[in-house]
This record gives sequence, structure tokens and C-alpha cells, in this order.
Amino acid sequence: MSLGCYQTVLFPTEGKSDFSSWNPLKNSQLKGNKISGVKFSNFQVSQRRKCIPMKLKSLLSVDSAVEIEGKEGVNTGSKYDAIVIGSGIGGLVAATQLAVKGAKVLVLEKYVIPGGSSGYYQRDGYTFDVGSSVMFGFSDKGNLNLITQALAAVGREMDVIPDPTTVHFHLPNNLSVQVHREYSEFINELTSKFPHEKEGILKFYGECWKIFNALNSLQLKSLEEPIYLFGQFFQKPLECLTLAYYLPQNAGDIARKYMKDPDLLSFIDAECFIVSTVNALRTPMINAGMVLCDRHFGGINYPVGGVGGIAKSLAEGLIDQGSEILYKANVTNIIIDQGKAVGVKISDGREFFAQTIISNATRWDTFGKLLKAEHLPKEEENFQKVYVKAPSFLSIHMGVKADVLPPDTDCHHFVLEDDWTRLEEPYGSIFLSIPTVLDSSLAPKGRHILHIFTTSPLEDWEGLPPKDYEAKKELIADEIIGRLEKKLFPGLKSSIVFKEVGTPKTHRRYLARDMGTYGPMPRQIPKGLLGMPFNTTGISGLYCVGDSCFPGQGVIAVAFSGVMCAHRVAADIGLEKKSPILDAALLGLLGWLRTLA
Ligand SMILES: NC(=O)c1ccc[n+]([C@@H]2O[C@H](COP(=O)([O-])OP(=O)(O)OC[C@H]3O[C@@H](n4cnc5c(N)ncnc54)[C@H](O)[C@@H]3O)[C@@H](O)[C@H]2O)c1
Ligand SMILES: CC(C)=CCC/C(C)=C/C=C/C(C)=C/C=C/C(C)=C/C=C/C=C(C)/C=C/C=C(C)/C=C/C=C(\C)CCC=C(C)C
Repeated sequence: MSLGCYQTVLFPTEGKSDFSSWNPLKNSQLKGNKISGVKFSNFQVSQRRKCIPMKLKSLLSVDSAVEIEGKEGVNTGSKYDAIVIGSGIGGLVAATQLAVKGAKVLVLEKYVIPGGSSGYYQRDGYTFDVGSSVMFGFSDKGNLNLITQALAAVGREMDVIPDPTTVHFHLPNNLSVQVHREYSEFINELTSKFPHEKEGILKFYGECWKIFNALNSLQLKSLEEPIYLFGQFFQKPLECLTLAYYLPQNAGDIARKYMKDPDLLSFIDAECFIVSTVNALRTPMINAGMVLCDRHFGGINYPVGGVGGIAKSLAEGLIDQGSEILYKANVTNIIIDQGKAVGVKISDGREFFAQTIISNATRWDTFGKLLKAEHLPKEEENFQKVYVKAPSFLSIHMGVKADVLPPDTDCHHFVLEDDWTRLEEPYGSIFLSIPTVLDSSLAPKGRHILHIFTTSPLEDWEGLPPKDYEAKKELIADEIIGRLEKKLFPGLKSSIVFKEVGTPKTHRRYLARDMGTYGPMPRQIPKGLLGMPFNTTGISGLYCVGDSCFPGQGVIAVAFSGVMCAHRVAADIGLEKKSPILDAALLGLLGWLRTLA
């Protein structure tokens, strides 16, 4: 199936009117509405900011980022080394890493473009990021720039724009904190708000750096592969022991060792909530250490042309390696033969076979829908005891008149106005991303994009007649926009020229995630990352990748899960070294450790 060159792809919101009219192939009115004429070389930055694109090198033009190519003639008869279900960043990284090791991979994607939550859609001259927009691991230094490395592995590089402020927090008691790219500036700003806690602040973030530096010194591969793991322990014993020490710990406990001020502890909760959808007491310290430092080490960098270009580049790179990707391929079953996963069936009845099957669908979808209930392994039962689905999102994508934003507005904002206890409540906290502050080419001239999202449970949106559903979307969106108008941008409502609201039903439908979930979150206080499963599953030949695997939510996190998965699969199909005896011992040990969580 080829959608042809320059087909504009739409990611519609769920609603009667959107559904009845949606067909990406028919949207010829938007054909040619690609961000034409813009090349990375003469890319123009919004005049509000002096952001200079990092000249990494560009092999992609923005035009090609909009072109989507399906793969014709995928052969149902041939046997692949691996079939990957889903082309989220986790799935694509696993697929590309395997392909460069020499494996023949087939990616089956339900939607018409790659990327999942890191995809994009276009409307009226705007290019919107579907979900993720704060890119960790996308710098040109260190070992943890996994997005950069994943692209480089398949010969792709993208121009990126450094974001001077990771996020601007607007919190209760008029606490406003900008997380500057420069660590010292951030620490100065935070200690100026909490001078009595200076020592505690330095100690807490100092522990984060210990973790980050240990992670950054390792060569990252599968922690389920003993030859690699023991090799790392041998080469970097201190760093590995540091990580092993922090593995079962949570950020909130460590913060409480050093800090007492309740507002400061709540600030640490907000820092963690952004990356884990739970407070600091439930956020694994390794994850906190990773993100709270990477933003200062490599910095947050936004890809020119939008986040969707990353998945597009990976998919192109995959095809260059001789592997395949098939869009509109909705996997309905994983085929099991004598207890081993051997293939998949898609909704049009075709079957594909491979030595290994990798699912980038969530574990709830993989084990609840793609496999029959009797295949639920004990390990998955345990996972579902320790982790629950985080709520879904209400998202509002808007185009606004540019002059509504004050000069020097930051790209990312987090807003929780009056009451700390509302942090984790549905519709309590508001995330706001304004990517046009960095890349003005994403919107028509004189306009900015506002991508607003807030947590929202699917249950709030079920069983409503279409008219009530539409009315509720408008009502809730209006409230959220009103809050931003009051807190940040007076006159916001009257500046709106485009608005589209997506509900949890939209996310469920177009991201194929059970209940539209954002990802897994611990049911109670977890033992850090100890309970999070890696990539192998209780079913031989079946692997999982993505945010319901170690280390959890986040684009960089799922990229790491992709790297780990590819390494483990490569060892199992003979493309990497493997020791069956050590394998059995390590997998047994890791399984036992998880039962302690
Ligand atoms: N607002 C946000 O910023 C936001 C929102 C949600 C998720 N995220 C992040 O996105 C990342 C998720 O990445 P990921 O790699 O785990 O997955 P993903 O959910 O982004 O992608 C999974 C892909 O698999 C496809 N798929 C699922 N089931 C399928 C099936 N049966 N057949 C064929 N295709 C199928 C989906 O269409 C999707 O493209 C996480 O990092 C998460 O934190 C961010
Ligand atoms: C095995 C054993 C037992 C032991 C051994 C020891 C060792 C060696 C260990 C090791 C470990 C490791 C390597 C680990 C690793 C880890 C990692 C890499 C991690 C990572 C993580 C990441 C993350 C978590 C991320 C996240 C992020 C996110 C989620 C983001 C988000 C964002 C958003 C939401 C946006 C916002 C917006 C606004 C504000 C607007």
C-alpha cells in the first residue's frame, strides 16, 4: 500500500463529525499543503527566541518528512527473523537495531504513518505533534543520546533546535521556576526561591548526577543478556554497583532525606510527575536521575520540522537496510504453535511468520487482546498486580494569533495554579507545549501552535450520545483554555484561529492503547524499577518493547527498551553471542528479583 508522495496525513480527533469525514486519501484539499520550500539549511527560527539550530547534518528535507511510503508486496510466505507489531519509537528502534545486525524484519503498523504517540498530523498549514514533544536523549554527546544513536545506526541525522528552557513551572503559591538548560542557572533559580534549602537541593540533584554519570559511562545493551551484563560489571564495577544500589529506590524518599520545605517537596513531585505521571514517592530514582540531568547534559533539543520526522527517518532507515514496514496492518492475533510465538494474523486475514515476534503494543493489549486469555503467563499476572494503566489524556491542538504570546515565551509549560493536591487529579495539571517558539515553520506565518494536554480517564467519555460527547469536549476544553488565559496569556480565547480536541477515546482509537492509557504506573509505592519487566516474556519467541517494559514511560525510555530488546533477540537468533547456561541463570535471577517488588 503506497499513499504516494506528499500525501498529507491526518490524525483526527474522535467525534462524529471527524469520523464521518476522515479519510486521509481523500483529503486532497490539503495536498501540497506540506511545509513546502523549507529546507533545513535555511530554516528560520521564530523571531521571539534566539535559538540557533544545532548543525548536526540533515539528510531529510521537511518535504520528505511528510511523504509516507507504505510497502507493497510484503510476502506472507517468507519467514522473517522478527516481526514487530507497531511502529512506535520502541518498535522502530528494536526493528532498526535488529536490521543493522543483519536480521530481516517486518514491522506491521495499524495506522497510516509510523511513530504512534511520537507521530504527527497536519491541518490547515499546521504540523502538530500527536503527543511527545520534550525530547530527551537527542543531543550530540555522551552515551545516553539514544534517539541520536538510533537514527545514526541507520544513517540518519536531523537538525535540532536547542531549547533554552526544558519547562517553565507555574505552581501554587505563585511559585514560578524555569528549568534552564544550564544546570548552574537552574540551581541558582531554584535556590533563590528556597534559600534555606540550598544544601538539600544540591545534595538531591547531586545524587541524580551520580546516577546519570554511572548510566552515561555504560555501553547500553540488554540487561537480560548475561555476557554483556557481567562484562559491564567487570569493566565498570563502581558504576554498576551504583545503579544496582539505586535500582529499588524512589526519588521521593531520597528528596525527603535532604529537604523539609513542603513546597519544595511538592516541586520535586511536579518534576517527577512530568516524566512518570505519578509523584516523586512513586517515581523510580534511576528514571528521575536520568531525566533531571540529561536536560542539562545534552539538553532538550527539538527536531526541525517536528517530532514526527524521527519516526519517519527511522522507518526510511529500516527500509534502506532491506527490512519492511507495512501500514494499515492491524495485528489481531499472535499465532502460537506448541507454546512458541511463531507468527501473527492481521485483520484482513493474512498471516505472517517469523522466528521471533516483538510486540510494541502495551502489555495489556498484547496479553489481553493479541493472545487468548489462557496464554497469560504468571509473570504478566504479576506485572498487572504491580502496575496499572495510567489515565489517558485530553489534548487540545490550537493555532493562535502570534501576538497573544508575550516576548520570550518558553516552549514548554506546566501549570498547576492553586492547590498542590490536584497534581495527580484528572484535569488538575496542564501541560502546554508551543513548538513554534522554536520552529516557526510548523505554523502559517503570524501564528503559533499551542498543544495543551491534561490527564483524563476514559470512563469520563464513555456512553455519551454524540451530541453530548461533542458538547463535553467543548466545555472541558473551554475551561482548560480559560485557565491558561487567566494564568499565562490574557486574550487567549479570542486569538484562537484553529482548535481540535482529542479525548481518551481518540487516543485509544488512533494509538491503539488499551483505555487510551499514557503508560504503566505503579499501583502502590514501587520498589524503584525492580518490578518492571524487561523484554522477554513467559512465552518463548515473544518479546515486548515500549513503555510497559523497563524503564517505562518516555521516548528515550522506550528507545532504550528497543535497544535492549534488539540485543536480546539478536542473541536468541544467533546474531550476537549467547550462553544458554548463563541465560537461564540470569533470567531466573531477574524473575525472582521482580517478585520482590
Ligand atoms: N503526550 C505525550 O507526550 C505522550 C502521550 C502518550 C505517550 N507518550 C510517550 O510515547 C511513548 C510510547 O512509545 P511506544 O513505543 O511504547 O508506543 P506507541 O504507543 O507510541 O506506539 C505503538 C504503535 O503500535 C501500533 N500498534 C498497536 N497495536 C497494534 C496492532 N495490534 N497492530 C499493529 N499496530 C499496532 C500503534 O498504532 C502505534 O503506532 C512513551 O514514551 C510515552 O511516554 C507521550
Ligand atoms: C540487572 C540488575 C539487577 C542490576 C544491574 C545494575 C545495572 C547495571 C543497572 C543498569 C541500569 C540501566 C542501564 C538503566 C537505564 C535506565 C534508563 C536509560 C532510563 C531512562 C529513563 C527515561 C525516562 C523515564 C524518560 C521519561 C521522559 C518522559 C516521560 C517525558 C515526558 C515528557 C512530557 C510528558 C512532556 C512534558 C510537556 C510539557 C511540560 C509541556
